[in-house]
Amino acid sequence: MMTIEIRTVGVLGAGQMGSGIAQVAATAGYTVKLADVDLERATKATSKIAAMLGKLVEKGKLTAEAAEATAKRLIPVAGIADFGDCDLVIEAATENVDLKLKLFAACDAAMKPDALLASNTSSISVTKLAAVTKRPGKVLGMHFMNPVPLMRLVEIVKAVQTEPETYTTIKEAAEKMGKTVVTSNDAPGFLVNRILIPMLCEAMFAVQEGVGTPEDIDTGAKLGLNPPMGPLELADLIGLDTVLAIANVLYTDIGDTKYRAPTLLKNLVRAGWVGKKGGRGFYVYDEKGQKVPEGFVGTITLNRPDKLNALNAELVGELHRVLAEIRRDKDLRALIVTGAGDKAFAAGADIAAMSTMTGPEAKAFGELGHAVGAQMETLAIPVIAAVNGFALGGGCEMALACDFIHASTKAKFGQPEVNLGVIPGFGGTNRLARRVGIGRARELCFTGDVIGAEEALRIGLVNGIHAPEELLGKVKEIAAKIATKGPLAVAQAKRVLLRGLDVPLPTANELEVQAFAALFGSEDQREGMAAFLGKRPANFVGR
Ligand SMILES: CCCCCCCC/C=C\C/C=C/C(=O)SCCNC(=O)CCNC(=O)[C@H](O)C(C)(C)COP(=O)(O)OP(=O)(O)OC[C@H]1O[C@@H](n2cnc3c(N)ncnc32)[C@H](O)[C@@H]1OP(=O)(O)O
Repeated sequence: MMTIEIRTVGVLGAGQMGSGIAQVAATAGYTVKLADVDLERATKATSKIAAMLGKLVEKGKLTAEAAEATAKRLIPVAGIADFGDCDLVIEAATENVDLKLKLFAACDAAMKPDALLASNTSSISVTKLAAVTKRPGKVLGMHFMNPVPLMRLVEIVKAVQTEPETYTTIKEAAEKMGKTVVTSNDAPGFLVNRILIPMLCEAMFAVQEGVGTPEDIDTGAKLGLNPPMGPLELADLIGLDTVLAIANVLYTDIGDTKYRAPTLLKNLVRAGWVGKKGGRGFYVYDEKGQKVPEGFVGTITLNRPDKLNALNAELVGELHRVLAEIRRDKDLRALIVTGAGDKAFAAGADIAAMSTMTGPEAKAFGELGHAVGAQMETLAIPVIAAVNGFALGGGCEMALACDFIHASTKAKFGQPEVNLGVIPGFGGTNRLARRVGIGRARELCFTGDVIGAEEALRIGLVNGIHAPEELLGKVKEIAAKIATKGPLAVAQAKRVLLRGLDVPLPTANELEVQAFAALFGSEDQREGMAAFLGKRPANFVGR
């Protein structure tokens, strides 16, 4: 029997797997036609692949010429009807048997008679897929691993009907794409998922039965067994809906209860918590897919909106108590301070309360304010001010005691105490000078001028400004990002940056080198560096 020479490859499905397959096929020199539900999605995916190739050029892993030539070989197409001249079509649609059967029949009708048809299915019977086509001998499974450009394996699955020439041609094509091939007969889960899915489910049963936390299970597996990621992290990456679908295939087709899916997995999928792609599974993920340690970001809201969150002794005393509690909380990794309502962060110390104060009372009030500022500055975790409106007088000073400030576009800052015949009493003079420079601090303190967000950004008082409705979300994103870093390292960076401000540079540098050295030998230092070298995200524990 004649074997076809593969020159043009069609890829059906421009999601993560399909895009990865298209990338490796084009890199191997094949002309690739990429299709999805419409041309727009296919075009978007091709641009993404081109961007990915650009990154490889930046990293020196691909020459600019090779990247350009590869990108040129990638052609987005409107749909299956464009696969007429393809020598091989690889279907990489959602893992749904009815959908794949429909797509297989449609591909079969559109393709030339001698072309080969493969499915990237991870669990569905390839024999069943082959049976809906008029070319069953030219069908097989070509199961790539995720992420396709990085993972070396392709599992080739022989359907009962697959002809030997089909197998040989596809094996050669996979090898040309830089992959190592293992061969499986068509049995539930094939080779890889037959082993993997029960292992992932076992980790989930352990969570379900309260044997250990997801973090401990993943850390135990990683450090004890040496895979690059823990089973629950991996399940989140694969997609819990996919894991459940494969577990169900194994259970139904093999009929052994050892393959049943844990109730916990079913419930997470029912809740829509399908893992990384959905933002939540066993872990929580931010928009960039970075793991966000849950419960690690705290928020303090100054809650006296009818008085624009003006700071009276009661509110400042409460702050002092809450910050002392936060200091004892070993789980928190970042803290956000913001104001209730849409008008103010804090419009200053409470003028009504201050109006009758004697000198000693004002001193005690100022000292309480300074104690709160010192608490915020010396917390081991970063404190971020989300300034949503007026931050005047004591309000501006409170924001300055935070590690940095982000503000809404309608925020207003100022030290207007001179209008009241007093001066800032909670660090407004000195912290402001350190933040924006002595000249600007003098002008603000002497004139009592109130400045808008743009000006605050220009002079470096705030790090970023955002639309009012986006402010808190943006600040939470920043806090969540910090929460994924090594907590010991962040704490040392905060300490050194603060202390270094008040000592000569050589002493500051000495502080830095001591802190740098002190981090070596910590679990986090070992984990961070091992994660980099292992090309995986780090999982820091703060020890
Ligand atoms: C961890 C921090 C601890 C800090 C502890 C501080 C101790 C340090 C001691 C001293 C240093 C600090 C000194 C100061 O902060 S002095 C105060 C500086 N601030 C101001 O001067 C601003 C005063 N407010 C205004 O100018 C305006 O309210 C405005 C421009 C901000 C907004 O104007 P508008 O939109 O017209 O709103 P209202 O004026 O109607 O305000 C609504 C409501 O809120 C009351 N209010 C506003 N600010 C204060 C305030 N600072 N103290 C008390 N009450 C305030 C205002 O009176 C209104 O109340 P209502 O009439 O009963 O409705």
